[in-house]
Amino acid sequence: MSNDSPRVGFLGAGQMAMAMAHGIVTRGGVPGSHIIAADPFADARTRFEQEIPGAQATDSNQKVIDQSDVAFIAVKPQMMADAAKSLTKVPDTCLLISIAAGVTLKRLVSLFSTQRIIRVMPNTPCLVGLSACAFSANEGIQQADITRTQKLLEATGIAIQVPEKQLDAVTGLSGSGPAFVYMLIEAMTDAGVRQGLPRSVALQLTAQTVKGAAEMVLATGQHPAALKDNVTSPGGTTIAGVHELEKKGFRGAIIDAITAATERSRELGQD
Ligand SMILES: NC(=O)C1=CN([C@@H]2O[C@H](COP(=O)(O)OP(=O)(O)OC[C@H]3O[C@@H](n4cnc5c(N)ncnc54)[C@H](O)[C@@H]3O)[C@@H](O)[C@H]2O)C=CC1
Ligand SMILES: O=C(O)[C@@H]1CCC=N1
Repeated sequence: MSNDSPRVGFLGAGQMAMAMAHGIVTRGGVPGSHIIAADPFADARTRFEQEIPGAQATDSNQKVIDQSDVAFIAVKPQMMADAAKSLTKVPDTCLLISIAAGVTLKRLVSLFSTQRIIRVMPNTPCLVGLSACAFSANEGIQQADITRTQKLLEATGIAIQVPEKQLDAVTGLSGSGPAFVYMLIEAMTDAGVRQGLPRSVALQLTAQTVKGAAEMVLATGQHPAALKDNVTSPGGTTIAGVHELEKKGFRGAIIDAITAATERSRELGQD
């Protein structure tokens, strides 16, 4: 690991900060000693230091900003104004990256009084190196900052640059999406148990099926409908299940869920 790697800070040492720091250390070539996080809660600080060996945790947001080349803002959207107020000044040497749902670049610039800001929407699979991140850069930001952000995010999974107006939809789709997939996994597992499978067997088969199906989409580039058709034999088992899902409005329910999550992200941006 190189000592030239950036010093990476986190305002908020909660679930997402820990998951991203874990990826950045284990896959991004940043040593634990280059990571610092601030949190008002002692328990959160202790957990962060335990999970990220070599990292430092403090109760001072300003210390994090002063010591970091890049600082992730990883507080809840409702705590954003408090976090900003706790800072005297964001030095020009620090690139800020917000991961908060809904909080716009315009609001971030006004709260933190710096133009050097990037807004990201990650998701929790960053803990296992499989996050789906999208990000938007503030106007006028240097290409070097975009490249550095992309590299740090890619240590946690994939990272796609999008226009900011698309970030609420990203939040509804891939930010919240893992929760919807976990619900599907839970329901499929319950169905297996209902049909007599031991729960551990049903859960392993379900999770591997979801992982395998996702990998088929990514690896083959085939349309999901074509992949579905390949599973669906004439007069067979799959079409019987597909018919039930269509009758119960499966696709409509998923579209409504992601629409509601997107709209909530837009609302959070107006607080
Ligand atoms: N949980 C998820 O799946 C995702 C969350 N996000 C975003 O990530 C952000 C963090 O979410 P989580 O990690 O789930 O929340 P969390 O509640 O686990 O972590 C937030 C941490 O911020 C600390 N905090 C509160 N006020 C603070 C302040 N003034 N200064 C410094 N730290 C402060 C809290 O003590 C807490 O430890 C949110 O803005 C959320 O919208 C983004 C993508 C996915
Ligand atoms: O539920 C939330 O507000 C956060 C943002 C995306 C996923 N979790």
